[in-house]
Amino acid sequence: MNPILKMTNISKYFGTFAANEGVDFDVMPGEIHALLGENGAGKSTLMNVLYGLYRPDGGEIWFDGQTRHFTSSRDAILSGIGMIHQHFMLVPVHNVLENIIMGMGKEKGFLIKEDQLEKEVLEIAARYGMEINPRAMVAELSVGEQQRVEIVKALFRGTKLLIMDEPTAVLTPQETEELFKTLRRMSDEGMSIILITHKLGEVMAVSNRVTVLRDGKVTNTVMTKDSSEYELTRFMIGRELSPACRDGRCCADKLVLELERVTCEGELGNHTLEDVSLSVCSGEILGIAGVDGNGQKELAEIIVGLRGVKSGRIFLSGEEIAGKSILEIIGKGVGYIPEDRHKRGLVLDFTIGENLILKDYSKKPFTKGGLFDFGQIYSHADEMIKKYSIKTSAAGRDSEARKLSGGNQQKIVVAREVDKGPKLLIAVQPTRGVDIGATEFIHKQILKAKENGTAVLLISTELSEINQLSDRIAVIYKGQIMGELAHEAFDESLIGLMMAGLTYEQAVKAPRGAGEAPVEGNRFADGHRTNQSNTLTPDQVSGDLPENPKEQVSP
Ligand SMILES: Nc1ncnc2c1ncn2[C@@H]1O[C@H](COP(=O)(O)OP(=O)(O)OP(=O)(O)O)[C@@H](O)[C@H]1O
Repeated sequence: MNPILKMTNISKYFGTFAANEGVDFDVMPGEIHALLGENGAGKSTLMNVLYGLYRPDGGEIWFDGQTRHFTSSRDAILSGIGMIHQHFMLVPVHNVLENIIMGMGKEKGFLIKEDQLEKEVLEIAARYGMEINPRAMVAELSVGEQQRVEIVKALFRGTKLLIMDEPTAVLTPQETEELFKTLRRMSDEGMSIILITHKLGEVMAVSNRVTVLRDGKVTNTVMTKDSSEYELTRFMIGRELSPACRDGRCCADKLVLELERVTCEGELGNHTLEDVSLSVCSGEILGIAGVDGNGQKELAEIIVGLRGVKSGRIFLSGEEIAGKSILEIIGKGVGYIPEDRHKRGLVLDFTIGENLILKDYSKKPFTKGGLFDFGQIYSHADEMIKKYSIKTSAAGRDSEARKLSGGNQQKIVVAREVDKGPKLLIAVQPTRGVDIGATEFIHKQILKAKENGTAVLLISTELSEINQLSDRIAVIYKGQIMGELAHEAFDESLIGLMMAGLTYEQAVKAPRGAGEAPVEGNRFADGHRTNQSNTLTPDQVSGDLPENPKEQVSP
């Protein structure tokens, strides 16, 4: 069978920007072909070229047996191409029939009676299983009904290829299901449909083939039945999607931190982190639980650039940062509360005021014309001392950091790292050695940062702290992430098993104490379940764990 549409080597530039470049795209008769891509991938541009709204800068369009050079959408419509935009093109003060026949008088003949046209319209609607009332005013119709009018209008015009731009964006799930039924019937009748969408579920549910665009170019065209949402995502964004996104807990545009299979070496050349993948979204706290010394320090250090990565990639808001210097990374909006506040967080001989500007001392307003502006430094210190309830010694803002209590030292670090509203906050043992009041205060600051949109990576050996603050919890053991669970599924003994080296799948099946049943695999509150059925013997749970914990029990 020959395609009904063949677009070859299409390019479209806006100035020097290539919205489409060398795009090949074809559609078969009776095919529902999904055009998939992230925002700005070039889907609408390609369809606007096809529909005669844009002239291509290069390439050829072949439709229904002929090479075409559409100069307007009217040209495209008369050749049998229809397009339904996200915003319908109906006139609300006219009725359905008037809207459908509008502009087609000449083609249909002026003298045809309205009754006859109404009959024709009703026949078309019935043929594709759509209910419409030709005499209803468009203004009174629901969005789903208006979309049906648009479809019938396209069919009435003799459309052979219908382009639908994000048709479900405005529909309820029930209306979406109805629409899909109609599209399937249209396809059964031999009509071709191009479905522009971002929604993978829809692609899988209704299309025969998918073409994926990325940055104006086609990355792949595949048969839907031979592909998967996972594979299409990779084609669409050029890499694997993080687990948080796969589980629908955040969308790609909220992703702040992503680690992709990161391995790093410790001082002795051993792998202190191995194959670590994780992600944190804006407004979310990912807690990393684990017994001290299992790679937590290294995890924080590779993100802020204090330690190199042996393999894998690290992204901050989509930009790769592995290999960049600490100054560059911090400058991109990363706050860092280090594990050892004396070594990395403070200069103990400096005053509170000086410690509060350690990262910004050379910038305005603290430095002007190469000289410190002490007025600004002092007023900033006074403000922070008040805002973060820092108890100074008698010297006030001029107190040396070493003369303050541990809790107040930590408040200086927290104030400096949180106050500017970082994009990402890495908090390592933020309340270690801190009294109960200061702990509560620091927790509040971390939660406030999250509420303001900061992505927080909280690394702590205190399970209660992890439980109290985190939206998701990942467990680290010997430099590997053993699994991840939602806060709603927090279970201390399950996490305890993972901290001892069991993967999540192993831990949920492990017998845990007399009379305690294994946990069913409810990893995420939204019902995401593990289907692994491996069970550990008591020996395996309490006995020595092998070197590579992930290979402990084969599924
Ligand atoms: N008229 C225009 N002038 C300048 N740039 C444009 C124009 N139309 C589109 N672009 C640019 O071309 C790129 C592709 O846009 P296009 O609308 O085709 O993407 P899309 O895949 O349809 O995105 P979305 O899913 O957000 O609708 C974008 O970067 C967009 O800003």
